[in-house]
Amino acid sequence: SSIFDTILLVFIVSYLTWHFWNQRSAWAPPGPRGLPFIGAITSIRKHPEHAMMKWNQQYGPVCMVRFGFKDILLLGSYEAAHEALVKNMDLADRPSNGIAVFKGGKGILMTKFGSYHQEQRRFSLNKLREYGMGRRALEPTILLYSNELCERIEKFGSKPFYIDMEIYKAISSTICHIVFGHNVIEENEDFKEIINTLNKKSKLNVLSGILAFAPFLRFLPVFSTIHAKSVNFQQTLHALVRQEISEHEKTRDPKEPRDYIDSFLNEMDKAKSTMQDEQLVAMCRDLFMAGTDTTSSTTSWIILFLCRYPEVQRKMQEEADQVLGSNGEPKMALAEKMPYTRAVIQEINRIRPNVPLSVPHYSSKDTMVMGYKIPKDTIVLTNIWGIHHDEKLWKNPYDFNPERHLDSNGKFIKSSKVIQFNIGLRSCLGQQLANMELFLVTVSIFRQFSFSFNPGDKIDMEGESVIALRPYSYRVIAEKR
Ligand code: HEM
Repeated sequence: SSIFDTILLVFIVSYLTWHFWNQRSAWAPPGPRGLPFIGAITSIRKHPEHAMMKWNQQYGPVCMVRFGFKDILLLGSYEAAHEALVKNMDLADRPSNGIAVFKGGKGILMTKFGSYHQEQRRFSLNKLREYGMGRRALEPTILLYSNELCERIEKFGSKPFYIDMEIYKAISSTICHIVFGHNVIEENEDFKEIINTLNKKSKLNVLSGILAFAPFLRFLPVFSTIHAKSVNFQQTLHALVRQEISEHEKTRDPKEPRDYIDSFLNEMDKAKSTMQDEQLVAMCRDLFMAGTDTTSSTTSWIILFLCRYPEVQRKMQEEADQVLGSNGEPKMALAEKMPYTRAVIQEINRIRPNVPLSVPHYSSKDTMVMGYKIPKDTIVLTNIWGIHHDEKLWKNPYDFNPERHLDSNGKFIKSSKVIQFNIGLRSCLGQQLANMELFLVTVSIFRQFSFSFNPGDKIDMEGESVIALRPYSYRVIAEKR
């Protein structure tokens, strides 16, 4: 009978655990709970955004998934994202320690929402504008680095080469130019190493992606190693940034700020309370990190898809030839005349959004979204991937079809439903810069070269999902036009 008692006890305990695990209040959003203690985490494989989209399809656009001991809110339709992020201020916060590289509370990307964040955001946006975004003064800098990129591409002749590293260099050089005033990537071996680390594809990447939106998992064995590596990376990057700042302090003229760091130091002279040393280090880190992988990966996606769809590539090149002539330089002012190119870029942003689950948000108080109660301290993910593949918004969403963004007269239709930068108070700070880079780099390289895959190479069109969704390294052959 003692065996019988034990079996009965195990049964009762399991039942009660299961019962309490699955309890939720009447107003809570529906969603999968998964297994006791670990939640639905085992459903996450190579592409978290695919699993999340399925949940949104099954449970609805406002869906609560349990991960470990915590619930994560998934916003799976444009309406849900709009209501939660544009109309509601209570979900503009960030979870603490979400991504270890950004830990410490300073900077902008992962800072708590409030007056501090808004002051930093306003200042950075102004400075980015001053160094180019709004006034187009950045155009020559982007073109400088895309011309260098073209020179490097030309050197490969007709040999196949991995293009992603070349793109990475060109894009990171631009953001470095704005922040540090010069191209630290080429001039400093340690910075070069940082770029190599960031661009490296590794099997642990998927796990580090999971850690980003479920930070509490960092206490588990494998995750704790990844977390520690990430903290180390932060320390290395901070040390390099500090070196740059101290060089600026020695050489600057307050009347002639040369770059973002000089402007920030000027602001510190005015003794503004939030403009402090450590904040400057963290801001440089955030701008560098946020401005590198995102835009490089999107550019790599453009090249990958245009190799797969050569007829789209040809059409885009014809448009560039027509508008620029045989040797004119690309200019933002010409974008209006290049609807097909803009449609291609918008379609890539739709079909391969670079941050498919956005950067996690956090509820700062109890709030409501579409009639559901969202408790304080809930992690919130915007399912950008799901919205971009929503059949209610897009016909055949898995088809690559730039023409869907053109009207019957061939005019470009800017879509408010392509939200690769997310929407609302925390939406991407660098979107104007990113849009300029994508347009100018794309036009520069495709005007000069036709790209194709290396014959016989196996090509993966799905890529890997870290926090960013990026293509695996692939080889191309660039034929000078
Ligand atoms: C194609 C390129 C890019 C994509 C797809 C992208 C996407 C995103 C996304 C999805 C977010 C999170 C928004 C949210 O949480 O609601 C974000 C935030 C941010 N991005 Fe970008 N980004 C890109 C390029 C850049 C560039 C070039 C910069 C550099 C200046 C940058 C700087 C930032 C910053 C500072 C934030 C944090 C904003 C905040 O928390 O207030 N991004 N980006």
